[in-house]
Amino acid sequence: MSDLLGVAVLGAGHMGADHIRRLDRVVSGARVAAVADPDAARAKEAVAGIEGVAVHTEVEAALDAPGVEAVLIASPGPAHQEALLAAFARGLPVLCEKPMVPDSAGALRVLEAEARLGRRLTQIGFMRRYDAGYRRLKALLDDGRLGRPLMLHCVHRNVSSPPGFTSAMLIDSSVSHEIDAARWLLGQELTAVTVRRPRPSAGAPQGLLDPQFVLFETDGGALVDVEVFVNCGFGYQVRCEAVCEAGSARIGDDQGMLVTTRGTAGADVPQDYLVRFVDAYDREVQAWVDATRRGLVTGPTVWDGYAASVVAEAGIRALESDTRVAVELAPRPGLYTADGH
Ligand SMILES: NC(=O)c1ccc[n+]([C@@H]2O[C@H](COP(=O)([O-])OP(=O)(O)OC[C@H]3O[C@@H](n4cnc5c(N)ncnc54)[C@H](O)[C@@H]3O)[C@@H](O)[C@H]2O)c1
Ligand SMILES: O[C@H]1[C@H](O)[C@@H](O)[C@H](O)[C@@H](O)[C@H]1O
Repeated sequence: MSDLLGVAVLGAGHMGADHIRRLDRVVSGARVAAVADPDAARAKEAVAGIEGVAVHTEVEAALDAPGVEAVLIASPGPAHQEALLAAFARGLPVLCEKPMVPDSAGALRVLEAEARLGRRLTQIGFMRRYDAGYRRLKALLDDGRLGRPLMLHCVHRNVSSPPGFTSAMLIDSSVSHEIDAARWLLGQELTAVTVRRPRPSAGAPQGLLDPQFVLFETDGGALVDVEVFVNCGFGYQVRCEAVCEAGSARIGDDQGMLVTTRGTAGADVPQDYLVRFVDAYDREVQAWVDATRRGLVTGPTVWDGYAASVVAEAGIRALESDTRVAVELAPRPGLYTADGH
């Protein structure tokens, strides 16, 4: 391996361009070696000022570009399956943005493909596991001081949804974060989903069922509720409160600096995830680079990505049928039993 890990970034949109900046200027030990995006102008803009980057419109050409030793997938969810399988075929380590693969059949194909390789190559981009608040909550729940967790109350609000965002994507794109966070925080699998919703907000695009209230049951007897509201208009807010037998703990209320002037007191509210989770993304990508350079794979696994896809798909069926839908996971391959949670 060369001094700096050569990374091919697939997709140079909002997230891809931010990861390109991060690889170039924030994390140590890596460099952007190639970029693939069917929108060549967007890719060129994302790498402007960075030397030695091969820009391609085809994924395979970027993966085969000189100096590419690892892949960061930041294309839209439906393109991830093909990209993951192409990376596996080349034995390249991967950081794949969430959702790993939105549909469960495709997610199972990826799970089976990596299990067939017999070694893990992939970290899934569930960056909340790298957020300071979530890590403190996880440590507190794990040390047992608060007793058995009974409920998680979660809030996930975006200022506005991007064009083309569907009612199903509130679950498989947005709530996928809470699905992973709940599995990780509790160390439990989610077993059933119910979705209720109020009359859609007047601020939501025509036809979008926004907000939604999603309720998960777990195999440890806990309940997890998520208010997801992706066109709230007023701020990017992500909160999680754990209610346990001997206490509760809540994260996501940090206000930063409180400014009082002329009879009012207030603080800035982040307007998007790139601001709210900047430290988490930085730590996530640094952890991936560090592990990859040592020949290791750490963090959320393909099993976690697969489980999130199955749970989200059950949630979409629950939304569409207005019924409680059970989650059916395939058997967990041995490759993922050691440190899946
Ligand atoms: N972790 C997070 O908090 C977070 C935040 C935002 C987005 N995401 C995820 O990142 C991914 C990208 O989202 P985004 O908001 O950047 O989308 P985007 O639409 O802004 O950008 C996607 C880019 O991928 C390109 N593209 C399309 N098909 C491609 C293909 N087959 N190969 C390579 N590039 C292709 C598009 O031209 C576009 O430039 C999604 O999986 C999304 O869920 C994660
Ligand atoms: O793709 C984005 C991203 O995952 C954000 O973290 C989330 O807040 C949005 O709701 C989702 O659409």
